[in-house]
Amino acid sequence: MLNFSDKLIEAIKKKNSVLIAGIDTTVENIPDYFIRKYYDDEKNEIENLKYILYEYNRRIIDAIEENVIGVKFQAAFFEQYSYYGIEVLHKLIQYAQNKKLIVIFDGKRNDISSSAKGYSNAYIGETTLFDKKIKFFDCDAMTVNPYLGEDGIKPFVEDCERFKKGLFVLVKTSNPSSKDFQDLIVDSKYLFEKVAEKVHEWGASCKGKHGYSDIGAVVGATQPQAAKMVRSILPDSFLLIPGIGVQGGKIEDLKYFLGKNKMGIIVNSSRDIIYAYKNHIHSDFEKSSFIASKNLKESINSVIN
Ligand SMILES: O=c1ccn([C@@H]2O[C@H](COP(=O)(O)O)[C@@H](O)[C@H]2O)c(=O)[nH]1
Repeated sequence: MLNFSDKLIEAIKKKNSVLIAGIDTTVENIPDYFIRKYYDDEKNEIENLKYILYEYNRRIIDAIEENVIGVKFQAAFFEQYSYYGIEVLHKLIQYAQNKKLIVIFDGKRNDISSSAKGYSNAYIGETTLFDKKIKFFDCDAMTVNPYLGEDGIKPFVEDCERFKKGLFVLVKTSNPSSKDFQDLIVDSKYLFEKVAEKVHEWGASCKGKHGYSDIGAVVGATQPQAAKMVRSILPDSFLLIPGIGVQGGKIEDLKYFLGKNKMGIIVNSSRDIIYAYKNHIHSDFEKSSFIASKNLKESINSVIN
């Protein structure tokens, strides 16, 4: 079985893309014509939610699959619909896996080690159920929050080693308030640099054949200066980069995020892809998302290749 970092590198080479589509759909942003077509008055709201949320995202995945290496599912957008949303998430994860797309669960999880282990079991590891071990979500990678420190991260790292999975630790996030804590000075360094140093340490034991670690970092596209600093600490970790487009991150700045051999980045775009129809690219939402993802892939490639 391939390490996560090798799986990423092979997918990037095969598709000539570093693009990840963020599946962050809310029902109120699904085009009216789609809702009108599929809303069934004979069924209740929950049944309609489950069908429409699944079907819209499934079609987006079909439309964009040739332009992206994977999909990132943001937990919040499914959890807001309670367990009905989680059921849709589970089905969509399986759908993306069947298409051989890389699946990232973006839940930014963490807790004390016993609870962190539960999260890890669910999304990248396995859960013991009576005399069986079950891989419930079996994603390729997940995002974690480092705030609880090393013992809260270790259960995830151990599962990455055991199951060849990947982790993206929040290092410097894309939002304006990321400076509130991440830019605090600790021992003459930014706190985010200290976190990056830890990511380097945690990732040393899980490297793939290309020399990249399976333990990566989230660095927002809005943070090119921080990216340069993170890169000097983490030359051979993958960076998951959200924040291009709507949040103001610039594609031209992605060159500052590149690692060894001009590799080591994956770039997420959510709203610009899933709601591309709003930009009137095409009257059909699937074609709009296809065109938006193709354009994004090509613009990113023109900067990083
Ligand atoms: O620093 C971070 C970490 C995670 N995110 C997530 O990425 C997407 C971005 O969505 P866009 O619509 O492309 O802005 C979203 O799921 C965030 O929760 C982030 O933006 N920044």
